[in-house]
Amino acid sequence: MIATSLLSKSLGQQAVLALLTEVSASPKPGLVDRFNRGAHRDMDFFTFMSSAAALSGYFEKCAKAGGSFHGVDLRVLFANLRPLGQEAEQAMFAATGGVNTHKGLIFSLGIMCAAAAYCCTAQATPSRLDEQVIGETIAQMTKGLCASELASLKKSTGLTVGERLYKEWGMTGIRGEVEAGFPTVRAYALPVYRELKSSQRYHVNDICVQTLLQLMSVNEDTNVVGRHDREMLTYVQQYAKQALEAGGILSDRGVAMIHQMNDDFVQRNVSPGGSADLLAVTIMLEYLCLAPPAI
Ligand SMILES: CC(C)(COP(=O)(O)OP(=O)(O)OC[C@H]1O[C@@H](n2cnc3c(N)ncnc32)[C@H](O[C@H]2O[C@H](COP(=O)(O)OP(=O)(O)OP(=O)(O)O)[C@@H](O)[C@H]2O)[C@@H]1O)[C@@H](O)C(=O)NCCC(=O)NCCS
Ligand SMILES: Nc1ncnc2[nH]cnc12
Repeated sequence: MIATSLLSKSLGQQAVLALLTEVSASPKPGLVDRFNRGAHRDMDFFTFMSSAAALSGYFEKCAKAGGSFHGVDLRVLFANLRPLGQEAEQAMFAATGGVNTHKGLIFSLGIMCAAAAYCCTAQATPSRLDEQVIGETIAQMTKGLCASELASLKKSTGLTVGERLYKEWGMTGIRGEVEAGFPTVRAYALPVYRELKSSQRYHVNDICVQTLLQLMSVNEDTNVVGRHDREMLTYVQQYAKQALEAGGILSDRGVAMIHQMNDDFVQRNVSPGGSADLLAVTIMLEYLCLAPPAI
């Protein structure tokens, strides 16, 4: 069994690589990429570089927390991560001059690093690390999160986007996704990512963009609804489906459509930031399943 400090370092590095790979994948409609800043006025590719660098120590800390957890109730492990997450949010804002680049991923990938480290070192070590084991661990860590943070919400002012959208539409956003063990990633994104990768025909950039389109076609992205409404979410999902039907990044027509979609999203101020986050989660999960640090 691998030493906890080596394991944490390796998981932390992979989490940062997942962040960097996600933002580098291009073209991404409405999102920051190597070509442009999408529907964002306050950040660009280099803002994401600064943010990723500032977060490297945080992911390692989350992995350490997971690897050294010996309790029975995994919700305690999640509770231990929250102050680390708040500290990381401050580090992100300091590095980006107050811009929210990675708030969603501080949450999602922080939890995943802790869960993976826990699975690698827990007494009941599974014989192999797969998306089901990691998903179930995450679900146990965050059990009751939607009830405790959304359903029982009393305040009606000073709400975060996620809280407001739960009140208005019953959307559970990223909290619902983690509490169910990342079903959108496991059921929709991973199969596409894996199929394209195993064919050995496509560059990692194209695999990521195609996986993003798949995510955009199904994800209940509170980032889209937060700026607009549920009709806009349906619009984004349909547009992504059409781009996939045209072949996505794997065909000339699909590529032209992705560029059109970007122009359209910039004009309409649409950013599928939640799907971008889930792409990074997919990249991380695939790494964990393919090349687990040690088990
Ligand atoms: C629990 C928190 C995540 C609280 O979050 P909040 O109540 O704010 O909830 P949401 O808004 O629902 O989600 C937060 C971010 O999660 C991403 N996200 C949204 N929907 C999904 C989804 N369906 N699947 C996956 N991920 C999702 C999304 O992150 C992306 O958007 C961010 C940019 O957002 P923002 O700047 O607000 O939006 P803009 O429109 O760009 O703003 P303007 O330019 O218009 O001003 C970016 O980060 C993307 O990554 C959501 O933003 C959590 O924050 C929390 O509790 N924090 C405390 C510390 C903590 O516990 N950390 C975790 C430790 S494990
Ligand atoms: N590439 C990206 N552009 C905009 N928001 C994001 N949130 C996470 N990744 C993003």
